[in-house]
Amino acid sequence: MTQTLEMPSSPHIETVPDDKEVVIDCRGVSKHFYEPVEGSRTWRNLFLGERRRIRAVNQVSFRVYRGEIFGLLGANGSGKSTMIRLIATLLFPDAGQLTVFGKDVVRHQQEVRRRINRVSVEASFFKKLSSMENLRYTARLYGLSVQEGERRALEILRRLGISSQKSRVPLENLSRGMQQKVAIARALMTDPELVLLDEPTTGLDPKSKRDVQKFLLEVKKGGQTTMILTSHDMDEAEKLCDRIAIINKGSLIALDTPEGLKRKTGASTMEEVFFRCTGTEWEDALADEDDE
Ligand SMILES: Nc1ncnc2c1ncn2[C@@H]1O[C@H](COP(=O)(O)OP(=O)(O)OP(=O)(O)O)[C@@H](O)[C@H]1O
Repeated sequence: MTQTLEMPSSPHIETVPDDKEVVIDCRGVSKHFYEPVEGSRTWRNLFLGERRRIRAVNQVSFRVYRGEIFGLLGANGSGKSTMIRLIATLLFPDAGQLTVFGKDVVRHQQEVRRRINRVSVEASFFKKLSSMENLRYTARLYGLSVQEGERRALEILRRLGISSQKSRVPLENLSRGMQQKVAIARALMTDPELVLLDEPTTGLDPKSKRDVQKFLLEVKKGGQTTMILTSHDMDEAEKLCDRIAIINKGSLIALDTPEGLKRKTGASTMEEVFFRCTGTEWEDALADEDDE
C-alpha cells in the first residue's frame, strides 16, 4: 500500500520565506519522448513503425533555494536525468514553466547556461592531457589568471584526494572513478552558483565516495552554491541533501527534508520512505527498466 504525502504543488501558493532566495522555480513542467514500438514496422509504415509516448516528466512543480543541496530520487527511468537536462537547458519543456535565477529556460537559454555547471557520468575531457592541464584550460575559459587557475586546481584536487603527482598523469590513464572526481573538481573550481550533479559518486570506490561527499558538504557550508543531486545511494542522499524530491514515473510524489519524509511516512530509513511512497523496493527500483 503506497502512501500519499502532502503534495508539493503548494510551494507556489506559499510565500517564499524572507531568508530564502529562489534559484529554480519549476511549475507544472512536463516532457515527453517518443520511442519506437518493437516489431511494429509494417509495409504501410515501413520506416518508422509505431511510436510510443513516454511521459518522462509529468507536471512537476518544486522550488529550490540558494545554498541548498536538493536531491532528486527515483527508480531507473523515473525522469531524474530528464529533469536535470531541462534545468540545464539541454532540453525544453513541452508544458509548464521553468525558471532558473528568475530567467525562463526557453527564452533565456544562454543566460541560464552561463550560471550552471553540470557533472554527469559522460563528462568530456581532453583525455591525453592531465587533470591539471584540463583544469587549467577550464580556468582560462572562465577568465582566471594562470597562477590563480593553478592554485585553485591544486587546492580542489587535494581536497578531493588527488595528489599533485596524480594530477600530472594523462586522464586516459586514470580510473573512471578518478576521472569522475576531476569532473567534480572542474564543475566546482570556478565557484558556480548552481551545480547539477547527476549521480556524481556512481562507480567511485568507498574512499573516493567519502572524499566527494565531504567536499560537497564543505562547499554547501559556503552557502552560495546551490546543488541538485541525483543518486542511487540513499545514505548519500540523506547525508548530503537538505531536501529530497521523490520522483515516480515522471511525477513528483513527495518533497521534504529527509527527516520530514521519514516522519510523514512513519519510516525509519530512506529506503523505507521510498517503499512507502512508491510501493517499490529501492533495490528493485535500481534494476534496469527492461528488467521490469
Ligand atoms: N532522448 C530520449 N528519447 C526517448 N526516450 C527517452 C529519452 N531520454 C529519456 N527517455 C526515457 O524517458 C524516461 C525517463 O528517463 P531518464 O533518463 O530521465 O530517467 P532517470 O530517472 O534519469 O533514469 P536513470 O536513473 O536510469 O538514469 C525513461 O523511460 C527513458 O527511457
